[in-house]
Amino acid sequence: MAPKRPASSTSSPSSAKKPRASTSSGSKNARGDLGDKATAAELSEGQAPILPELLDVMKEKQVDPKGDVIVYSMRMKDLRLRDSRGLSQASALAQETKKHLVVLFVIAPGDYKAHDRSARRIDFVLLDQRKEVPQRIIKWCSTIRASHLFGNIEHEVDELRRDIATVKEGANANIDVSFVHDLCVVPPGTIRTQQGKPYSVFSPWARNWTATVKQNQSKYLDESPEPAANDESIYKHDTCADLFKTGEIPDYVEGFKLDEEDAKRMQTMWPESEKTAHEVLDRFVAYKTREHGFEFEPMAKGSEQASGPGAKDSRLGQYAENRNRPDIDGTSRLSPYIAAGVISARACIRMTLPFNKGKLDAERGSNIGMWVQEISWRDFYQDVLVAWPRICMNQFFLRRYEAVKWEHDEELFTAWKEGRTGYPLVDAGMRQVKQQGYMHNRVRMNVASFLAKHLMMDWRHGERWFMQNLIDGDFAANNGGWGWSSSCGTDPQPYFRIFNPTSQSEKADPTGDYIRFFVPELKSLKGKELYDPHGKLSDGRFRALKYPAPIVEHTKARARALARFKEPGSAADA
Ligand SMILES: Cc1cc2nc3c(=O)[nH]c(=O)nc-3n(C[C@H](O)[C@H](O)[C@H](O)COP(=O)(O)OP(=O)(O)OC[C@H]3O[C@@H](n4cnc5c(N)ncnc54)[C@H](O)[C@@H]3O)c2cc1C
Repeated sequence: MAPKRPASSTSSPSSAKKPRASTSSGSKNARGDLGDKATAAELSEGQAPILPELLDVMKEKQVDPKGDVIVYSMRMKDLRLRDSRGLSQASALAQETKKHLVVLFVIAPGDYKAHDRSARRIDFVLLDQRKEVPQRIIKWCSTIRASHLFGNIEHEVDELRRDIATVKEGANANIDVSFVHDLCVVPPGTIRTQQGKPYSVFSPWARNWTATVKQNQSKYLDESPEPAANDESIYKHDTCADLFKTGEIPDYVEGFKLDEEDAKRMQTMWPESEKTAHEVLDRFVAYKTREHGFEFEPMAKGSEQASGPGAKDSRLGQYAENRNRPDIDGTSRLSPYIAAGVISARACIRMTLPFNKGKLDAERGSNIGMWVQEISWRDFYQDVLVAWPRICMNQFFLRRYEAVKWEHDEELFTAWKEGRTGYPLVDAGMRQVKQQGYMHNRVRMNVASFLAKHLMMDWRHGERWFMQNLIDGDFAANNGGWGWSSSCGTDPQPYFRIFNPTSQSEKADPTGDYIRFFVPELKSLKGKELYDPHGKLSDGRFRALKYPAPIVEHTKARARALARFKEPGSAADA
């Protein structure tokens, strides 16, 4: 899951008895393998973190800015006006110095391509354009006579390098460039072990994160003031006035146009705007769970008000019980809004404070605490990305599994992508992502595990497919989720725990509504027949469904995965 663990799986055989030290030197366990521990070499390998370099360049820059405009650079991850640290600082300075505030949004198709990892080999032309971004931004800032440029920090390697270059370019042009922490509740790099090292295991990290936020709740959770409006004189300002005449927003970015039907479906399913994001949050907090939640867009009518916000009969009040059930709307469905920064993670956590006398509850024992902890997973994966930038470069976190013998069969991969594997839960999930750009967390874990362990396909193919199809695609969360499910990432599911897609469907979708909705071929089936149609139906009845037979047999696939993961790089071919 990425990391949402059902109560029963929090203590895996290896984690229950002994703590999983993050500094293991690579000693073998009773099975004769390294289990899920990262070795000292895996923890120390790779490039040094780049974020400190950005922070240093900002500290060392020398500028005496003369311009009379402040620019705020809004990124793909912070599309909002409320509660943005960078925008707030930019606005405060504009008010204090009586300058105008202008928001800049750069459309950079090259960046988007690189992000969804569909273009590992970006052609030289695109690369050149990407490299030019800092110069072009600063040139534009000079044209409008900016004194300062603000933005929120993004943690991917290319983005950090871009921002380092922008600070330097800015200094050359006498523009003061500042990027500030905003994306996470606690800035990456803050939560460190007593030895000052990053954590690669979630539980101790989460304890430290909770204590850190509790110690200084106001610093981490308070809302940033909203930006103030410019005064009327901006319409007459010699460099800013023209901005109001030319501001046409394109309908789509070249190379990323959705077909009409898909665009319409996405707009209905996930209405945009900050107001909507806050309403989705309110509904999660103050409304009851609907049955068949998967077929409703988050804002659809049909849910009843709970007895009060955060009450026991609200979705939030039942989160711990319902969060692993894709057949009901037990989770918030806020991920598209959080991933695009339409609402801040801080705001989501802040909303829970009144239900715990104004204090943070991040304990797994309560519904609210469990939800807050899920949000903290997002911080964890950003922290991991900052500490080990190599994961951004297409590398495994657990390097030893790069040597696993992976298969690549285009036909099987296509069956997985199209939801034709013959395993109903996997197929329902893959069809959900095609239709809705979203998939329930438990199902994400299952389809990811199926690709990596049942099909033995390099998980990075699935990671890329997710980024190309998810509306909430976020590099760190997605990479973390794939790392967990494939057993190749930070704090992963131990490789020897392999989901059985049939028993998983029974647990995750006890009503069968989720499968029947997304796999209509099976809509007449109930009980065991629904979860295992090939195994439980007669040949004739199965053929009549026109549903595929399983593309791999579970027991054999499981044995093959165990053999290959146990001795990565060996000729094991069970
Ligand atoms: C293979 C795989 C890929 C994933 N890819 C993404 C992705 O690209 N983008 C993404 O936002 N999440 C991803 N997740 C995490 C998780 O599945 C989604 O965040 C969740 O399903 C969103 O639904 P929700 O908003 O109803 O979640 P809720 O349960 O209501 O959680 C609230 C918020 O907490 C955050 N969150 C919850 N769980 C996680 C997690 N495990 N890791 C990081 N953040 C989390 C999300 O922002 C989410 O919106 C992935 C998980 C897996 C297993």
